Amino acid sequence: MSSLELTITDSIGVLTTWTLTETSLHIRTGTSAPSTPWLPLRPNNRAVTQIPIRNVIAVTLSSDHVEVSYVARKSPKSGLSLFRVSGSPSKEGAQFAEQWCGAAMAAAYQGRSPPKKLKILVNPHGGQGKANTIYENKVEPILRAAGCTLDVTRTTHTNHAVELAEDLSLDYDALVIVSGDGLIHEVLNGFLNHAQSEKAFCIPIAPIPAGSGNGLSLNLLGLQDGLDPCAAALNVLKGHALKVDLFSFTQGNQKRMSFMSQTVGLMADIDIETEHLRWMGDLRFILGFLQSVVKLPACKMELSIKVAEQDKSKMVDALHARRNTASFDSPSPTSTRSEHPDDTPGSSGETWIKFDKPCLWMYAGKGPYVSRTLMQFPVSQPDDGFIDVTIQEIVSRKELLNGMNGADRGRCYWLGSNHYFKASAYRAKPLADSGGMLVVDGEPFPFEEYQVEVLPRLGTLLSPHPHYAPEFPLREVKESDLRQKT
Ligand SMILES: Nc1ncnc2c1ncn2[C@@H]1O[C@H](COP(=O)(O)OP(=O)(O)OP(=O)(O)O)[C@@H](O)[C@H]1O
Repeated sequence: MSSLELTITDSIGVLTTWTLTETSLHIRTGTSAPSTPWLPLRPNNRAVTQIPIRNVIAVTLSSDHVEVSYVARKSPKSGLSLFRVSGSPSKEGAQFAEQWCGAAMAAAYQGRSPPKKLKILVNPHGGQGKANTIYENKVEPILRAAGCTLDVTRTTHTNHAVELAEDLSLDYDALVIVSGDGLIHEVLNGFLNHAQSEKAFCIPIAPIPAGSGNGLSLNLLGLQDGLDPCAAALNVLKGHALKVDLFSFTQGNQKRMSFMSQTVGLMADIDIETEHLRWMGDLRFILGFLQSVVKLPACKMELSIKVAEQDKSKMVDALHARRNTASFDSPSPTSTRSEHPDDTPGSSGETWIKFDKPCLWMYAGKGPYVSRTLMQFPVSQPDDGFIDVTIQEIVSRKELLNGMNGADRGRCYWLGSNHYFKASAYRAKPLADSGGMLVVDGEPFPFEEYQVEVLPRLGTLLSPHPHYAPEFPLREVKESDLRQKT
C-alpha cells in the first residue's frame, strides 16, 4: 500500500496531515519535528505523532467528523493508555475521507474485523483486589472504543466461573478474564462439563492481568506488556487464535483440567503459605521463597514420567526452531480425550522413567513464566504435545539461593540438580510418611496420588504471536559459572 494522506482541521482550527502507511499512522501538525513514536497528540503540539498501526483501535467517520482511537505510551517506560484524535476533513476531501477511514481500519485489523461480542469475567477478589478498577478505568474504554458488545459478570464466589463456563453461549467471539490464572483454571473446568465441550474449548480466552502471578498473560504478552491491562485489552482486539495443549488431571475418579502447572514440595508451600499476602502482588512469591529456604523441606514422592526428551541442549534447539517457523492456523475442535492412552512403556519412542529420590520440589507445566520472578519452563512451547516436568534435587541453601539468582531469565534451567523432561504424561504418588501440598494452576488440591496426560491443542487463547512471547536467550551456562557468578 502506498501512503494515503488526509488533511484534517482539528478542534482548535489547526491544519493537520494524517498519513497512513502499511505499518503506521503519522499525524503531523504544522512543521515537522523529530519523530517520537510514544508521544500522544496534544493540542498545539507541532511534532509528528507516529502510531504503530497495531495500536490503532478504531477509525470512525460521522457527518464531517473523523476520529481515531489508539493506545500509546505517555513515556517510553510507562504502560499503554487510550488516546483519541479527531477533526474535520476539508469539503473536497469528504469522499476521500471515507476511503481513507476504510483503508485505516483494514490496515489496523489486517483485513479482519474487531471482535463483536465479548463475555467478560471480572474477579473482584483476584490479586490485590483491583480487578474492578482495572476493568472500568483501563479495559472497558478500549473495548468500547472498538465498538464491542460487552456482557460483563463479576464473580461472587469460588467456582462461580466454573458455573458460568458450563453454560456459556457459544456465540461469543472471545472470553475475557480479568483476574489471575485461578479464574482461567475455573473456566477451562467449566468447559469440560459444557454440553458442547469441544466447541466451548474453541472460544478464545484472553487474560487481563488482575491477579497475583498472571503467568498466562506474561507468557502471551511478554515481560513488558504482560502486566499491562491496556496491552492485554489490545490483545483482545488484535490477537489471533492460538491453539495450546491442555492437561487432563486425574485424582481418584475425579477428572479436571489444568492449563499451567502442577507443583509439590517447596514451590507449592510458597503458593499456599503466602495466600494471605495476596495484597503484595507477585512479591509474595519472593518472600515465600526466602522463608522456605530457611526450612528447606524435603518432598518424598514417587514419580513415573513418560519421557520424550531430556537433553537440555536439544530442547533449546527445538524451541528456537519453532519460534523461527511458527505461524497461526485456524482452530478446529479437538478431542477432550487424551491422545496418549497407550501406557505401554516405550510407545511412540517415549520411555517411562521412575524418579523416587527425595527432592525439594517437582514442578510440571506449560508456558515459560509462572510469575514475573520465575521462568520455570524456559523451553516450553504452546502446542508441542508435551508437559515440561522439572525436579529440583536437594541442594544446600547456598547453592539453592545462587541457583535461583537469574530465575526470572530461566537461568536455573542449566543447573545439573534441576532435572528437566519433555513428557506426554506422568504419575505422582506421595510417599506415606510425607505430608505436603499439591498446587494445580495456583489452587490447592489434596496431596494424593494423581496423574496428568497432555491433551494436544485442546485450548484456544488470543495471542499476538504464534509462540510464547518471552525469549529464552541463555545458551548453556557452565555449572561452575552458575555457582561463581551469582
Ligand atoms: N467474589 C469472589 N470472592 C472470593 N473469591 C473469589 C471471588 N470470585 C472468584 N474468586 C476466587 O478467587 C480466586 C483467586 O483468583 P485468581 O487465581 O484469578 O487470582 P490470583 O490468585 O490473585 O492470581 P494468580 O492465580 O495469577 O496468582 C479463585 O480461586 C476464585 O475461585
